[in-house]
Amino acid sequence: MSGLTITGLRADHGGSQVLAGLDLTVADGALACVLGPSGCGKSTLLRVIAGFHRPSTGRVALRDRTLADDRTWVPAERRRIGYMPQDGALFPHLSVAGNIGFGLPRAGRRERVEELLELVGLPGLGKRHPHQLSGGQQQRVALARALAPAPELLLLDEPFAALDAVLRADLRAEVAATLRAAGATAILVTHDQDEALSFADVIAVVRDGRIAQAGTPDELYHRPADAEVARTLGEANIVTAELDGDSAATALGRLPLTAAGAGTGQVLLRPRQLCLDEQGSVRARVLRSHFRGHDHRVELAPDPDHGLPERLIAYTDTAPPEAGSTVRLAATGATHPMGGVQDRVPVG
Ligand SMILES: Nc1ncnc2c1ncn2[C@@H]1O[C@H](COP(=O)(O)OP(=O)(O)OP(=O)(O)O)[C@@H](O)[C@H]1O
Repeated sequence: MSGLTITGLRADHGGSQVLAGLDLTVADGALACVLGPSGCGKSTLLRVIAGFHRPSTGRVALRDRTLADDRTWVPAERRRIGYMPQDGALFPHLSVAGNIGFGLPRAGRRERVEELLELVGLPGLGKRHPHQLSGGQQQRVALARALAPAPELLLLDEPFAALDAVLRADLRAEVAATLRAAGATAILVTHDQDEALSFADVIAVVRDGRIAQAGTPDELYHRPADAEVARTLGEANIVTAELDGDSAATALGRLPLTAAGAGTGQVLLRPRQLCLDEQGSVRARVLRSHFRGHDHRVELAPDPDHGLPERLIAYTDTAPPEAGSTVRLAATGATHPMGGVQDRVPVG
């Protein structure tokens, strides 16, 4: 069943168009991530869904209810949509329980608050005030408050942006588990690709006010529609290849294709697919590398006669030779043909 359906959505701010005919479907119970560069319209999209910003045209429907179209505008408070802003925005003068129970009917309120404190992993902290909690705990209270009225859809606008990397990863995993336990449909806005890849059932990449591609994290990472989507999800080497049905001949070797292709085209090689190999067909100079704990990120300049990009990125398990050394490179795994290539370097 379709939880949220958006069709032909256009929205503007002060006369300039931000959303330009956007279509998006999020299945009931799914966790979706909206990903895109700063200013592409992610928050505007959430605000339209929440009912805080009126679109110029298009339709927004939640299950079988139309929330907005040319004739309909359901006000925010009647949408049954929860909204969790970046900073959590807790009421400082209310206790944790007061924050979570705010606006709930008196009957059953205390039980519901207890249930939510349990769900977000803060049992027994109902009497504290927000200033007596850590940043991560405050975000969990904000999540409990957003879930309290059992919304049909929960919108999270960069809810982890203010937290440090470790806390962020932990809380992201907890929130995903909490949302699944609550059976909630949720949309998370982020410009953090790791967040999108680890959190989402479905990722929608926004570009020029529309969805450039939507799909599972695996689809978008390994089978992006074009070079720009590929780069939105992580570092990418885009190389020229001769496509021959189910395989591609590249300067780095012949590789199986994830989708059939023919003629001269461009294919995707993620940095983990490049390896330093004495038998490799490409000579390259190490430009620089750095150790990242789990691997080394290596920038390489291949010999110009291979027709490869000026710079390739490889992630290797073993340390590469020092900058300036010459190595040989090979590629492994399957490669994906890039359709309708518009190889723009992402902004921001
Ligand atoms: N209230 C407003 N008035 C005028 N212009 C606005 C307003 N809010 C947003 N904009 C503009 O609309 C565009 C989209 O903004 P939006 O906040 O939706 O982008 P975003 O993708 O969420 O960005 P970020 O990742 O930086 O939060 C931007 O160009 C922004 O300057």
